[in-house]
Amino acid sequence: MIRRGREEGWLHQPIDALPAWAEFHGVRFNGVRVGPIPGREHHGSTVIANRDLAGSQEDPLMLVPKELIVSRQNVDLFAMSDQHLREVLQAVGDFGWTTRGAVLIFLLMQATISCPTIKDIGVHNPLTEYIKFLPDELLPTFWTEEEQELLSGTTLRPAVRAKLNSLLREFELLRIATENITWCTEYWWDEDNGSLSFEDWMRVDAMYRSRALEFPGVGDCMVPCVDMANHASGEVTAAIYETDGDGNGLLLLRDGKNIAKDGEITITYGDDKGACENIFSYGFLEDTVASARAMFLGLDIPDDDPLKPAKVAINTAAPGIRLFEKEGTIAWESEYVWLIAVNEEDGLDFKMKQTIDGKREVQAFWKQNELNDTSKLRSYLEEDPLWDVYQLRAVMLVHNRIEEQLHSLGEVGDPERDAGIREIPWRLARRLRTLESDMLGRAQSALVDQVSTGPLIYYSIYTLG
Ligand SMILES: C[S@@+](CC[C@H](N)C(=O)[O-])C[C@H]1O[C@@H](n2cnc3c(N)ncnc32)[C@H](O)[C@@H]1O
Repeated sequence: MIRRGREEGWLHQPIDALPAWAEFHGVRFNGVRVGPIPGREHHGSTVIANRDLAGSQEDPLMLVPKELIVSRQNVDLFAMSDQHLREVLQAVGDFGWTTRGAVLIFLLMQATISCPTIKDIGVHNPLTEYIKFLPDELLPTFWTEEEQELLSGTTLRPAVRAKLNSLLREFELLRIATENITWCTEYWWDEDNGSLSFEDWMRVDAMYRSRALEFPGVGDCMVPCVDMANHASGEVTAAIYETDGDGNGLLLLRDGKNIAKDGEITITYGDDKGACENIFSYGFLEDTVASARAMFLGLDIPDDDPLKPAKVAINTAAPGIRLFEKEGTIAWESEYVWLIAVNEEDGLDFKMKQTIDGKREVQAFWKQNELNDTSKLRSYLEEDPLWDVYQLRAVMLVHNRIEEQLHSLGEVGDPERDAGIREIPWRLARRLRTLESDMLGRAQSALVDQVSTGPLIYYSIYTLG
């Protein structure tokens, strides 16, 4: 439906029409406009200074009335006067109470309202027009199978797979929950004339993922016009966003920042985000990025671990290791690795507990201390006389996992570019491969230093041989 709407024009508005939309709906611009920067059209539209702007003297560059913010609360408000939106939100149950569920369904409803073959469904509102200004982002979920292959060995490959699987699950949930609502049966799911496909769900996900910002007091949301600001990290970031006392969205020039006429007003989408996350959520990498910055390596409990099922049952941690830049070197963190590093003979124990409603539940213990949260395990181990041994085991697990990742990256090497591969996926995949190999190599050296210079050396002689 959405692709058709873009092609046929009923779901597309040129960005030149934005000022009229903004004025009509009470958005105030102060010394800025929205559009592409000549020579940088591939960055899409952005916020541009209409005159010289001086950081400490400017009023807000944009003020967006709170009613226009696409947040969970506002979707609930829209649903009060839109019976069709309400029906879908109620049908999907808990998912409709999450910000993501509510916003994605709201976006889908706006496309449905605009579709000329769908009659008398939903209530037209200012945002029905706004989504027509949003471009299609080439996020990796839209890369072809061949393009995704270029990511083999990078942390983005499993992330894209997992995302596509979770999008499929969500779409299936939406279908099952709404297929018996009369208008949904007819307009969305009918085998011959139904308009909705999985691609629509992918598209509303991409809209939200690439434009959501966390606003103080509102949470994750899309703020029209502010979401036209492109990203720049570090000192280059020109503006910040926040809400005023009434909950309206504001774009403010940073203190002391001067932007010359026709200069770009950027915000940051998060300076700490790694290269993988940037490509995943926004489909680009800043030219200045020189490090993968943060990586998440998934970790499995070995199949020969007799406690594997119990460990899986009680785990509350992210199942992997996070590598990140810290003071010029690479550090790692993982709550999960400690669960793999210890076993029954060390003091890890599991018991079955009967709950009041008659169900059976696994309970974990570390030497008599109940482990109801995996994150506590590390602090128990730190107090243990064998802490250095556990630490060494954990470091070895991390080391081996990094080696495995480097091996998979190396196996693919520098792939050939086939004719069907588009320029953007090709460039991004190559950069990511280089950035992640560099970071893994540096992490490996940091770990070797840790083992060979720290107190771990004594134990390493025994454990590693
Ligand atoms: C929140 S939107 C910003 C507005 C967007 N450019 C538009 O035309 O609507 C985020 C998207 O803008 C683009 N973008 C933002 N910052 C960029 C940058 N520094 N370089 C290239 N593209 C950028 C990416 O496509 C990203 O997914």
